[in-house]
Amino acid sequence: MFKKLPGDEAQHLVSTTPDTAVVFRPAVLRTPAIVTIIIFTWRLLAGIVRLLWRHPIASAVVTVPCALAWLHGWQWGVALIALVLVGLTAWALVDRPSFARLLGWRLLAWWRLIWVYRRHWQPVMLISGLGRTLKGRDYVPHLVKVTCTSWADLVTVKMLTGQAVKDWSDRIEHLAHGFGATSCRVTIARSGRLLLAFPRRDPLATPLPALLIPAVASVGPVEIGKREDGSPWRLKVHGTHVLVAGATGAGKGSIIWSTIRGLLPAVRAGLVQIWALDPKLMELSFGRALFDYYAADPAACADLLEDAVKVMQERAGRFAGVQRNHIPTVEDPFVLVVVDEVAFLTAYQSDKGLKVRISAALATLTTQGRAVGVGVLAALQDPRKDVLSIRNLFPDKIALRLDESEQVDMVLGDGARDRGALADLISPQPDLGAGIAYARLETSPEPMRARAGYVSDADIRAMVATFTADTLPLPLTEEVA
Ligand SMILES: Nc1ncnc2c1ncn2[C@@H]1O[C@H](COP(=O)(O)OP(=O)(O)OP(=O)(O)O)[C@@H](O)[C@H]1O
Repeated sequence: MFKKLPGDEAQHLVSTTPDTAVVFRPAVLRTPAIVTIIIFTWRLLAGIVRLLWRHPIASAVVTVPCALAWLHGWQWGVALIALVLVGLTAWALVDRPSFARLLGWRLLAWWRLIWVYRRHWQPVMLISGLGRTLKGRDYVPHLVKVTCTSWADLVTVKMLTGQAVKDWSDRIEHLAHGFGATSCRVTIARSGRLLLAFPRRDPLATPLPALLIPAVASVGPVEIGKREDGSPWRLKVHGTHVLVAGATGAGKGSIIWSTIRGLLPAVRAGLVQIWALDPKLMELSFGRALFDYYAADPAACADLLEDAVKVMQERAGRFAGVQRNHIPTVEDPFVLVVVDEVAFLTAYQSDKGLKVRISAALATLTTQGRAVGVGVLAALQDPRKDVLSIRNLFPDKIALRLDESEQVDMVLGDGARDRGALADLISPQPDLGAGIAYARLETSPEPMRARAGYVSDADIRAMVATFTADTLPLPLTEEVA
């Protein structure tokens, strides 16, 4: 401040070329020392007040032991710290969930904010291209806050003015590796703000056994597995159509069988009928006795689908002008048409006549069936458009492990992979990756990661034995598992 600024040297510059740019000397204002002292004191006080206001607990943690040590001797300060540490350890040992909820995750979030995100923020933003250096000044997006859950860090970010969500979703790999995570998912928090999820560990890394058959007959949503955040994965089947795509061995069977398993009490109560199409003659034949209608060869599959269309049209005629939504009853149960490997019936079908009949029936069911209680749950391996031209007619889509990154958007819709649905990176090892899926539901554009429970052959056998032993419908509240 009291030093002569380098700008003063401008007066000594001598130029011999006539077109030299004009050199301006910045004006130097000599500030009285008292003004500088007042400004610095004001900034210090404002900083202390802001610190106390924003971080009262952290401030107390430092100031209280220091004050105690100052007033009564250092032994008192150390004793207080030891007492608090012992108390916190006891709390964590006795009631871990409440400790984690109220303190543990906050402490971890604070540590991760300082050690991981703030420390690497500027380089990661600039190198990934999300920040800019203009005229020697760095403009980087604002790191608003970090919160921790049991499996991920959730980082709230204020985008730079003029940035788009796509700028961020195009750089999820830079962000993930820059902050030491395996992946990053981008969601919109509100206008101009994003929520970035960086998983710290994979809560879906261990296979999930088949879930208990529900005690109560319900048409759904059916609990079929676990979501990444630990909450149950409930799949809606009534009032929608679901497409499940996955490479061979990705675990399509676990989604189909978990859904059937969850619906069994409702099947026994007469509220649901399952019509199964099994062109591969492998997956569904095992539990044939559970289905109201079963077809395997293509001609029988075409008949089944056309019968489902007839049910749909008959109901549409009856419901017209009376009710707009279907309520499952014993007279008008929800009909779930389950198709394993739908491409066998469409793209790979050599009989042109059958192919046309099947495609027409599937298109009719998926466009008009849901309002009258006919739903389709279809699985397929190859999601290319020419393999299943009607894939956009399924409101809800699930992508298990896929072979190529382009297939992710084919199944889940445009931009799903950029938002973090990395279905092509799911492990091909069955114990690590089978049954793991990204689901994109009609109600939410954000892909959700989850793992379906694995329904083994023994489980299917037990389901068949239990549900075929007694043909009487179960009362709605009877315990069956
Ligand atoms: N949810 C799951 N959790 C753990 N392992 C699973 C799960 N689902 C399937 N697996 C394992 O992966 C193997 C293949 O599963 P599945 O047959 O269901 O795959 P798929 O996608 O139907 O394959 P395909 O198209 O060849 O029939 C199973 O034998 C099992 O070992």
